[in-house]
Amino acid sequence: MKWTEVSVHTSNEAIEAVSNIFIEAGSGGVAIENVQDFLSTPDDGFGEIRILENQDYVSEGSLVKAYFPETKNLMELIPEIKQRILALESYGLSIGPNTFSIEDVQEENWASAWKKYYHPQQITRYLTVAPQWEEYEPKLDGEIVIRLDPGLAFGTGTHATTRLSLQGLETYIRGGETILDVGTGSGVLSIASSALGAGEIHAFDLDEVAVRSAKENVKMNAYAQNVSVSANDLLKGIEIPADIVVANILAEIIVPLIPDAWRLLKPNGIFITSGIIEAKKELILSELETQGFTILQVLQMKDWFAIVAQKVEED
Ligand SMILES: C[S@@+](CC[C@H](N)C(=O)[O-])C[C@H]1O[C@@H](n2cnc3c(N)ncnc32)[C@H](O)[C@@H]1O
Repeated sequence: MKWTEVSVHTSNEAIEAVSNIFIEAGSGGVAIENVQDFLSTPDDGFGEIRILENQDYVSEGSLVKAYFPETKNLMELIPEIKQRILALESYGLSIGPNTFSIEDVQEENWASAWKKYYHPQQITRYLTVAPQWEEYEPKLDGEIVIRLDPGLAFGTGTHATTRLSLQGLETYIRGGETILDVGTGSGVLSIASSALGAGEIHAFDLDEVAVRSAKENVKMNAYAQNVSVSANDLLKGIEIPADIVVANILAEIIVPLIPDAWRLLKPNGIFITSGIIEAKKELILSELETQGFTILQVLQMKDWFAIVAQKVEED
């Protein structure tokens, strides 16, 4: 099948927002080339942030490459996409050079090129992620292996924002909890929650590609059959009281999620949010506190932050 690749040179802070715009416009998949990540930590930039061939040199920022089936009428979509990217500046995001290029590609060139950089990795003390297609035996006492084939969904487990979420889950899961995973992507956080002993896990994503990927990945991990996956916009309309809500999503999306997380968390429940850049950290902290949350921890990895907050029970 023929696809059209639309590539935009953007700033690193706008990667996720630009990717979301492409996905909402009907892109079948998004890949990111970030030369800085490639040079410093070749194993660390996957998920939506996938490093492909290092052909196009980008001295600053990243190339976000979106793939559209030839059936899409791109000439109508492009002006709208450009307008939405320009509008990101009004949210305080820099959009870098914002230059576009468009070319035709064959599917096999992009859908699997990233796989050669994805190998088993120990992510936390107990959790290791391993691609479904590679043999791997646990090496440490208590090591749990999460088998994944993210396909076109975000979530190989290796991205800093996912690692921070996994650290949070490993710290707060004691066993038997009900967990809501908002923006599940490949399902990695839900599968990890199951592996760590949670009682029941409900995973949600707005994107049908992610819902399908998460369901496949849950099936692939025999211990994770207490994970249910469904399409949903954040926690709208959900009525499941939870011990932990975890969400690794862009800060702009975390803000409207906060009241629903508060509504659904049981007394003393824990809210783990990740995907936060430094410029948005204070905003999220203040929105959480205004809602009534007590901040327990602020975790950092590279340029990313995660916040752990608690719905402390009043005496
Ligand atoms: C950064 S990925 C995180 C994936 C995975 N949880 C991880 O930690 O690696 C964010 C996910 O949130 C989903 N998402 C974005 N907006 C959403 C919304 N309003 N409701 C539900 N999911 C959403 C995206 O489709 C994407 O799969």
